[in-house]
Amino acid sequence: MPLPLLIAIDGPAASGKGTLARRLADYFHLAHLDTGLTYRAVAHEMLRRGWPLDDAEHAVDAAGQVDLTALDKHALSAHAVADAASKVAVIPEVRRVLVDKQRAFAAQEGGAVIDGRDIGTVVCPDAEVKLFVTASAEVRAGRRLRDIESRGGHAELDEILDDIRRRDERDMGRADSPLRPATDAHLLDTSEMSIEAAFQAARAIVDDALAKRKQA
Ligand SMILES: Nc1ncnc2c1ncn2[C@@H]1O[C@H](COP(=O)(O)OP(=O)(O)OP(=O)(O)O)[C@@H](O)[C@H]1O
Ligand SMILES: Nc1ccn([C@@H]2O[C@H](COP(=O)(O)O)[C@@H](O)[C@H]2O)c(=O)n1
Repeated sequence: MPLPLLIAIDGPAASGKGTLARRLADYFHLAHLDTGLTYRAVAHEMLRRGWPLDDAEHAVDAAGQVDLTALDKHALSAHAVADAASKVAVIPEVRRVLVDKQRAFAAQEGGAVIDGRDIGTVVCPDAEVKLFVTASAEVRAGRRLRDIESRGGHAELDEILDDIRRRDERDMGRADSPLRPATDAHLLDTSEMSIEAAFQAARAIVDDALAKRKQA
């Protein structure tokens, strides 16, 4: 029987939060939701239809159509979709529709690991464990480049770095639900950490929370 445990993970693009979320979900037998995919799904639909990314009415309609059980990570992985996602994500009405769906996922029996930009601050402010995963923009750009090259693609490091910085600015600077650590989040800077080291550090934080639960 999975533990009824809610873990919120936030952080900037390519910080490794998704990798960590998947590892934790697997280890603690929890469901996992990558909320970035929900914004990407809205952006993908807007691009497909040729609608301007600041068209709030159509964006809200597209958000209403998002089905959490049918998010196709591969189909939503394009660079242009990620950039467009950060533009539709500034529309408050879009956020409201998606946050409702994300909260319904979080409320499932057995608990969940949810990653994104506003999980610990807005979507699940009562999560038992909150992690804020960071790494320097240079390290993140290097990781993203290796990602692309491992799939046979080609990209320029400078362009990826510019893109990451632009997206960071947009995500941290928007008025509604900006990217920032919750006051009770554990900060995890993975710049100098391997994936395994980051996982072990996060696991120790969750184990600690579970031990405190037993003492209470
Ligand atoms: N600690 C780490 N050390 C080295 N590489 C890592 C580490 N964590 C993640 N990675 C790699 O960095 C890349 C980006 O990681 P991941 O997709 O988990 O980031 P993310 O924060 O979820 O990104 P996004 O916001 O774009 O969804 C992946 O190729 C992943 O394997
Ligand atoms: N909770 C979230 C999750 C994502 N976003 C926006 O979507 C963009 C794409 O997210 P990825 O995690 O897939 O890179 C991201 O840049 C954010 O603008 C969000 O606002 N809130």
